[in-house]
Amino acid sequence: MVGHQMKPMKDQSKDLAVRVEDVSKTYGHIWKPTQVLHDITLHVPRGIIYGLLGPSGCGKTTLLRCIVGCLGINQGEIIVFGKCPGSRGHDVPGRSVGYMPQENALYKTFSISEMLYHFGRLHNMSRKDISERQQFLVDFLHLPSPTRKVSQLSGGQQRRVSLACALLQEPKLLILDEPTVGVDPLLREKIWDHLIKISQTYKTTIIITTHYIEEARKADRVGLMRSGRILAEDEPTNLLNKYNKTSLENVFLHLCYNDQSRIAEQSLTDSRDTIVSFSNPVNAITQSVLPPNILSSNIHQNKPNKKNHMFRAKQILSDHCVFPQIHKLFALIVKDLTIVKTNIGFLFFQFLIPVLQVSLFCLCIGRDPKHLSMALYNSEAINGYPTGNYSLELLNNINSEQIHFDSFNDFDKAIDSVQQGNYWGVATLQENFTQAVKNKLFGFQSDPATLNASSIHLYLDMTNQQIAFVMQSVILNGTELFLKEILSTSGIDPSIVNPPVIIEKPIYGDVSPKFLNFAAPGMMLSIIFFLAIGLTALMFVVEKKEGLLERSLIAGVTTIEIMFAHIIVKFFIQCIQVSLVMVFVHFIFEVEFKGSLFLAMTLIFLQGICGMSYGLLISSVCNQEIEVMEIALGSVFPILLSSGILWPVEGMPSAMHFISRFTPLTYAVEAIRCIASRGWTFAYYKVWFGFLITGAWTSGFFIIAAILFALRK
Ligand SMILES: Nc1ncnc2c1ncn2[C@@H]1O[C@H](COP(=O)(O)OP(=O)(O)OP(=O)(O)O)[C@@H](O)[C@H]1O
Repeated sequence: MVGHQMKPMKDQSKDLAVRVEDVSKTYGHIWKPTQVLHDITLHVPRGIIYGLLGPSGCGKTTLLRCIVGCLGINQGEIIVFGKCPGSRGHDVPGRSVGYMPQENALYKTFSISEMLYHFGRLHNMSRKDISERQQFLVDFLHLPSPTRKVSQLSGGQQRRVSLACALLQEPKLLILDEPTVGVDPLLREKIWDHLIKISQTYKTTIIITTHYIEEARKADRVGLMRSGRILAEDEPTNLLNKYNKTSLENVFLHLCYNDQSRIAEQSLTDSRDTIVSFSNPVNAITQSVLPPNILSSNIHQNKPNKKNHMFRAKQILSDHCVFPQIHKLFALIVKDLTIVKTNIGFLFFQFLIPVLQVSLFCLCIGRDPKHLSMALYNSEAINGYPTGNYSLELLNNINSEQIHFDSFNDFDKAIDSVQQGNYWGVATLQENFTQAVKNKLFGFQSDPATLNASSIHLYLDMTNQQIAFVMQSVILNGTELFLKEILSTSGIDPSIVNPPVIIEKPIYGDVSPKFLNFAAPGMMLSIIFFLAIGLTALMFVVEKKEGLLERSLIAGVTTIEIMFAHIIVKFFIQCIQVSLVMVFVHFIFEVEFKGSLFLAMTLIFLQGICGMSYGLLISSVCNQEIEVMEIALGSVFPILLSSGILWPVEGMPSAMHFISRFTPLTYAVEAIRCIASRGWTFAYYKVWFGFLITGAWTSGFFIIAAILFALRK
């Protein structure tokens, strides 16, 4: 391999901007790896233009992303300006590197100026410096007015804005992935002239990939890549002379032919070796079954690579133990606010959605069913009240707003109408109802016939538990009132019909508790929690997909800084959301809050932060919006149902009751209920424990997400 032949002496390596030694990179899982880079070795001296050439899919972008510290490597070593990229205190990733990815990686709703200011602030440039550089770059790259939105630019113009972002801070190392695609030939010429000028004047090191092999003649050095390997690395003229060709295109073709023959020869030798090594079955199976790329990756994985593992572990630690830097936080906050500003409609939507959800919940859930239709077969009325009209008195005591009776003269027809689904049940009263009631109450008769005739008989459709329960309790209440009325008109103390239970003034709550008071506080928590998940996870995944997250990370931002900025911006949005939700639930729908509103709102707010951390965790494992949606939506019902928001956890089977403790909402729901209905404060265990568990879930999600972000590099 060329790189090996050119291994620099120790003193030379100080002059190298980038040193890549025996680097291998594998994508995919450990059980299904795909090796993309094979023992790559390349050396880029300071202040030169290095052209990395090769066909699509040969691994150029992967190599560049490894050099800027955005991707971890499986084997070998990468040194940029004397240090491993990503090591503590190093400016790569950071201000020292300007990276232009293959995709444009621009915020589409931003103007050119907003885009440049964002990167300028990330690199801690002063407003004046950014303005001056903007002026120069707009002229130099023939950009339209800086106030133009990125979304209104052509593809070529967007690429030039992307190049301007990479050039902005005048970095020591410029890494440009196909910067001249779709650029006018004259401008391409001008860009190359500028690159040559900055490499010579400011000793800027430039690594550039391009599809136009011939334009790489202007590079000081080129590396020709194929299938994840470097075929040759030298100055363009040396390569032309060495292979006696007139163009780099032909040199590359020649090297590809040689490489092809070498691979064919290699596989022939391998198959001979397979026959020879039949005496060693393990070796034979390993070499013949596994494809060459996996084989070679396994070989590398078997090599001891302690240094690399140690470095990765250190890198993860150093990345996430760094205190957020103010200028980066500021840049990210301004960026997030600009996104909000450019999409004001969406901001209103964010305020409207929780209000709408909570209002619908309060309107639709927890109220008693009304206007229930029942059939009535009142034999006493049909027969002209032969014994009086107690039946009429009884019916008058049944709440007519809740139950509406339709009279039937035929019992069978009444039953049939229930069977047809027209009524929720039939109430029947016998012909001698009044007399039987009198005999029971005043004659103290308790024979079965008297008891039967003095009762209202109900034949109910019990398929709807809530409606059946309401019908029974309304009729029971009406009957009790009716009896008390008769007794008091006869001078008897009506309390004689009370059951022998006296419910004293409740210690907490009301004599007739409302379901809404039980469910609404938990619902407020869950609405804010789930909204935060969706918005955070989607934002991160969209940024990841469009290359914006990677670009920010290469500009030296850490995931912690991105998350902090997100939380700070969302803090204000969430404060408004929580306040609106509280106004609607407490003041408009009159859900009871006996304790501190501030404490309840703080807990809801913290649940929002917990939702954001969970969203961050989802985005650390997802690459597509659809995956986010599936996980976020898939989490809603399990969390909602198992956390006791809609039904007490005490009603669950014991195994489920145990599992329910492990949702991020369960203890918080318990705590907010204690605040709302019992008026408890932090002095009570259940309240502070709810806050504590919310904090623990938030930190847990956050830490796991940060580790996954780092590991998935
Ligand atoms: N995240 C990934 N997971 C799995 N495979 C990947 C991933 N990214 C790239 N690859 C694969 O790695 C190989 C090298 O891709 P890479 O983007 O580095 O090539 P490239 O030389 O830059 O190509 P192009 O010029 O078309 O961008 C390709 O086969 C690609 O399919």
